[in-house]
Amino acid sequence: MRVAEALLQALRTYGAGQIFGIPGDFALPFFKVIEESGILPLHTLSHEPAVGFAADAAARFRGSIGVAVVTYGAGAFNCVNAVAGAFAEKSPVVVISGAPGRAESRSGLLLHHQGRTLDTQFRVYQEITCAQARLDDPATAPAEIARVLTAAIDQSRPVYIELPRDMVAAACGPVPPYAETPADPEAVAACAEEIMARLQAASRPVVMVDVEVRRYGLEAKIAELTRRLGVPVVTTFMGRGLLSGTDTPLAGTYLGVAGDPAVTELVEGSDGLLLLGVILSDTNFGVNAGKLDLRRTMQALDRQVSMGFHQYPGIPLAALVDALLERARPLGHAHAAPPTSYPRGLVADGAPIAPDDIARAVNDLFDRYGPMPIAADIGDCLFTAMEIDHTDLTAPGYYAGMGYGVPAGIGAQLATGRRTLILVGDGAFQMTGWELGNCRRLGIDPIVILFNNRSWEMLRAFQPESAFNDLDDWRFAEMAEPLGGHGRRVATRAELAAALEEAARTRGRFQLVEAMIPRGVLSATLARFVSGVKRLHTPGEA
Ligand SMILES: Cc1ncc(Cc2csc(CCOP(=O)(O)OP(=O)(O)O)c2C)c(N)n1
Ligand SMILES: [Mg+2]
Repeated sequence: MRVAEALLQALRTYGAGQIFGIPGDFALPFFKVIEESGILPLHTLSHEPAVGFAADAAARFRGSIGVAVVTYGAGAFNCVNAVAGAFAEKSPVVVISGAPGRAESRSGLLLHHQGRTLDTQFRVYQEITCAQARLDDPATAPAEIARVLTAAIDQSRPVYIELPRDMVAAACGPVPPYAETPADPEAVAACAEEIMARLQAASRPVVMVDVEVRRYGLEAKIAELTRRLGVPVVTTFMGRGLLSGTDTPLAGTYLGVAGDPAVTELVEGSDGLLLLGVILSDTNFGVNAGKLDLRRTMQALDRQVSMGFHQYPGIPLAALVDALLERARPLGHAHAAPPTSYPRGLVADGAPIAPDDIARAVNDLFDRYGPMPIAADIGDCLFTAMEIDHTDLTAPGYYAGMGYGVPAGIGAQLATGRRTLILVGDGAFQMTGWELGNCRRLGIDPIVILFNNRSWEMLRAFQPESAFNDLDDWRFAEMAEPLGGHGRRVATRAELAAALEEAARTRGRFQLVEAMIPRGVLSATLARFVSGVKRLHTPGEA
């Protein structure tokens, strides 16, 4: 077997479903094997940030590794921001970069695409991945591939593999299969016993879930666990969309002062808060009203559990959840909060469109056609999504990098086969929206709602005096046809409802609904978030 085939076979057996990529001369031999072997389907896009975002979304929606293959230097450095976001949000993207072969590396010449030294790229990726390998020896390549792919799965973080172009056809053995890193059963049992004791002693226990729950495929088990315990469940901002496929009565999403007061009170009033797979980020907790003492919570993240002032290392979340399920009994005094209901029944009249009208229109659409998976960019479109019914959602809720939405929606539909709804602002669309031009060739037809307020509105909300937040009106809908899709520009709620209905009924081409929103008009959630941040971060105000 050649190194390239061994790598591709391993990617598939370790869980990858497809490859996203853009070739270059250092990667052409590997792309040739990808295409001719057919071991994994190859989807090329137009700019490497999108390759990274699409692989990230595929990983999140499939609950497994996503794969981005790029050329050395110009391609791999283009992908850095997407991989940094995947590292921050614990998305297991496998980045594979072509690289110079041994002879050319020793030519004494500076090679094209070489940033500084031939090791610069490897060192950059060491900062934003949890494991790395350079496959420059066929004898060690299988073990190195197994080591790195195992790290991606166990740590749910991106990894980096550098494949010199003269190694693609080198003969090597098969890659060893995935072997789970064992946990100490006694440590897991002791940890679960202590958590159960704390939950039983609490008068108001609550469970909060976030990204690791999806990354390790634990949603169904956690739904069962919380049902057995009879405790209310909330998601974090980043964890929005989790458990949507289960019948767990979610109490809602915790957004501190920016969210539903009943959910905020439930969380901040809890004396037994269990955080499962929760990233302690400012976007998840930055706007808490100051009553939440994270030191008093029980936190299971990154294969360790922290409670009070002590920790249990080496506790995989999956093992902990199984141990808790074995011990779960109804807690009795816990009170389950009523599930949140979301706004519906858009008044389809001549009024201008506000972001919350879009949430209402989407909820109405889901009632008629069933829920769709959502890929959202950062911007008010993501805050608006907090008012959309629970459904599978991927968004850069913590890393907050723009440009994610459209490529992620493309990756999501290719990874799941389900038509995806993409929510994106005009600023973010200017960055990567053009990837829609690949939909026809890729055979997908997402529905895109473009929040066009001709503005970097989130920035204006914090700094209204700055004119640089004004953007021009690019008339995006008119560009849809040449890109292979269908576009409609809408300015009233009636036009919005009609355009979404037409988009839902039209298959085979992407549908771009350009919703014109007056500058300065925010979703209620973003407005609360901005006022909350301002209040909490203004000296003397908190
Ligand atoms: C890659 C990157 N560069 C800059 C920024 C900083 C930023 C955060 S929000 C924002 C404005 C987004 O404008 P858009 O029109 O998309 O959405 P909306 O606010 O609803 O009008 C910017 C520029 C981030 N987060 N990522
Ligand atoms: Mg905007």
